[in-house]
Amino acid sequence: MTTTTKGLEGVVASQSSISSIIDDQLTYVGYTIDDLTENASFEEVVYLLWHKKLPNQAELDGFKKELAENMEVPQGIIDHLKSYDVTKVHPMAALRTAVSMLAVYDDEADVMDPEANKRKAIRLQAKIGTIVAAFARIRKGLEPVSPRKDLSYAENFLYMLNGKEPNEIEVEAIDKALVLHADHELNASTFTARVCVATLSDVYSGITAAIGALKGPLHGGANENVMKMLLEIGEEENAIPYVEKKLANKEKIMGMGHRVYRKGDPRAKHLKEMSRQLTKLTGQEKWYNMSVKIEEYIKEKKGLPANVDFYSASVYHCLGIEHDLFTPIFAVSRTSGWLAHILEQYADNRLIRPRAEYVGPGKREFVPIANRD
Ligand SMILES: CC(=O)SCCNC(=O)CCNC(=O)[C@H](O)C(C)(C)COP(=O)(O)OP(=O)(O)OC[C@H]1O[C@@H](n2cnc3c(N)ncnc32)[C@H](O)[C@@H]1OP(=O)(O)O
Ligand SMILES: O=C([O-])CC(=O)C(=O)O
Repeated sequence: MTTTTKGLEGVVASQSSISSIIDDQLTYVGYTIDDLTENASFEEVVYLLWHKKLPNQAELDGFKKELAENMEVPQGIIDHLKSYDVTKVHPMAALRTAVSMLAVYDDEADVMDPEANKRKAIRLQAKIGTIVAAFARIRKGLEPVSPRKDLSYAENFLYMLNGKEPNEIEVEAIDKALVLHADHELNASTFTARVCVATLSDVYSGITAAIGALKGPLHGGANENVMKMLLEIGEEENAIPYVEKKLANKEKIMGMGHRVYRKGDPRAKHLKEMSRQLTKLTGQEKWYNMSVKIEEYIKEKKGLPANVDFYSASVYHCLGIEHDLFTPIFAVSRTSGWLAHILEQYADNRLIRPRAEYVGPGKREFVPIANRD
């Protein structure tokens, strides 16, 4: 058998025409992340990922209308979220369960034709933000807020989360963050989604599996841990001694390093600038200053760049978002990429089933239980 590559590093496991990372440049269907972040809304980007073209105005209006009409979440799911001991449940666990439950309320859940799968993609993308916002309110003892048909995806999310219309700065920040997190080639959660649906399992199973993979701290879960680290550091002057100690203990610095990027993650600079502006605006410059110190130190000592999770932490913190909602917000955005990959996988499917190199004991004689040590 051929040699194994730990963590599949460098292995090209699939073809895709959704996003690409070449020479540390990220593009969605050919458009650079820089262009899209500066110029496109999240809805335009979702349309791009699913249709492989940017929408014209009529197409965008129609797409936004479809999303807005599908945002309500079945009452049974809201009631289920209300039944938890919310002090013990992480929002990613609640989200994973609620997305799995959506299948139970969808008559087309197991219908495998391409048009039905596109309809499910719309329904899922529309509802995922509503679920995150609903759980955030329920655990505070508040009633969920119904989505509004006249608001954009980012506006609606913040409106449902906070129960009041967001201001322009908040909307712009969340919309950009959603654009930046939407897709990223064959990252761990997207690969998980593709492996799942390549068995011809349903869209809901694929997204549920992907949420599970995103939750881990080596992947999407890093953003919550970055904020935890910044809070532990507390003040700017503690930043370097803190990371020195972590490195001496062979611990990882959350939000730093990447499997693919060597020089830098092209999304990080946008989040860094957003963090600079938002921390200044809210009088919380210390989080930005501390982050810059850590970034520069890790770059110099370990040659590792900041990834997308590093500056998103201080951005969301300045928007007043609870820290354990950072990864669910990542999931809300990445659902668009997962769905694009799921549809691409169905369109030209083959079961994904690699091999393992066996390194266990050689052939052994069976010993009856009475004779075992
Ligand atoms: C959206 C995303 O998923 S972006 C990634 C989010 N995850 C994080 O921020 C968690 C922190 N980062 C990491 O754990 C890693 O850099 C990963 C998981 C992103 C990439 O992992 P891999 O490509 O497998 O790199 P691996 O973990 O093998 O690290 C290679 C070397 O760099 C070191 N290293 C990598 N990341 C870090 C880090 N964040 N802090 C300190 N050292 C690190 C490792 O200790 C290892 O050193 P060694 O060769 O001396 O043993
Ligand atoms: O690509 C990866 O390995 C992780 C990542 O940055 C992402 O999923 O956005």
